[in-house]
Amino acid sequence: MQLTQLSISHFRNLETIALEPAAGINIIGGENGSGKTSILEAIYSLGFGRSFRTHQSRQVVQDEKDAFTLFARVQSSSMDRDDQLKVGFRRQRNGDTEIRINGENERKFSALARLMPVQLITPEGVALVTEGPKLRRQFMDWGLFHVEQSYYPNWLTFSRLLKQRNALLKQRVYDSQGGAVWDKQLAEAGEAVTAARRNYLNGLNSQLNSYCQTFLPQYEFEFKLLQGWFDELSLSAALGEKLELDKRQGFTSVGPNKAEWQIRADGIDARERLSRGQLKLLVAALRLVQSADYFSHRGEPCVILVDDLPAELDSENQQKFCDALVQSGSQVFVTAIHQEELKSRFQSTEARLFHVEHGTIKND
Ligand SMILES: Nc1ncnc2c1ncn2[C@@H]1O[C@H](COP(=O)(O)OP(=O)(O)OP(=O)(O)O)[C@@H](O)[C@H]1O
Repeated sequence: MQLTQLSISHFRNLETIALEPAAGINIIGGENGSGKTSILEAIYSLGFGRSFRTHQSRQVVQDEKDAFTLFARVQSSSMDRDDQLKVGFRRQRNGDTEIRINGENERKFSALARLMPVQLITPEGVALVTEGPKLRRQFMDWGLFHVEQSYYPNWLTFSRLLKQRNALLKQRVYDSQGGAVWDKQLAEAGEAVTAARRNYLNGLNSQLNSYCQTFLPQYEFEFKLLQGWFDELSLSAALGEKLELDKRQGFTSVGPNKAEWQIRADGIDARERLSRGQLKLLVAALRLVQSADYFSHRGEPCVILVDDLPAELDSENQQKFCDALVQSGSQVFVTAIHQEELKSRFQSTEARLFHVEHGTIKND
């Protein structure tokens, strides 16, 4: 998937900009506060329906404006050259959103997300490994949403039944409202979600080591799913075993909702073992591995967004990372204060430069 045209209006400090990105590397340069990251944030929002910096729409809508608008033309390898999808959405300060795909209104964001597989690599992205399990669940769910057709319906069923169960537990009416009747379906959907997650991580495991051979050759990595309940039990049995506890606590304490994964470097939790710069390389490798997996399933690459590439990476690793971006075959958007310096790292590839000044853009 590739963006051939992008228009952004009233998004952060970006008044109205339009750009025609290259199919390969796009370097977005400019001073601090010029609006570079805001461009990445806009592209990310097309793929995720939200910003990666805030959950509050009013922070993203430009000051003194009512709404922002994002629009893109998208080319997919399965389409003719002249045949492009037109996608976009408009969001008001209060969060009200109108989604458009090829001139038609669309109700669900998932329809747009499916057309816009976007990966983000930022210095803060290291939280994927260092922070709580939610981000790691989202990592698996993103990958499966895009590569495994049956996953999303199972995930939706599980999430809906879990919400319902938690409401019954919280209101202390689990028994009187027949909560147990729904547990069977909850367990079935939860087992399906978990089987898909295990399969997915197993598939990524070998690719992870081959990527890490480039970035962190000194370690052997292992990716492990912690499914969210005791491995020896079925989910149904685990729910039964914890039912009294769940009733007392007022929420469900076991299941895929508690799942996460761990990365071990030479048998030790990577968080304990790797330096900050190495963790950053690991997370970049994870994003590239996920992109490569998407490519192998879908026959075309994701869009990759990279904010502040040089931060904390030494010169050799910056070069390795740039080479890996080129090899990914993806359309890449990378921000830099010194864009000529970064351009020299993509020597063998033609990189398109965009220069941002006070929320406006010009092609160099
Ligand atoms: N809702 C808003 N309306 C108008 N301006 C905003 C809004 N939100 C943020 N800004 C401003 O937008 C500017 C652009 O921020 P952005 O993070 O995109 O800059 P950047 O070029 O990536 O900078 P840096 O190199 O420092 O990371 C900032 O000066 C910020 O104060």
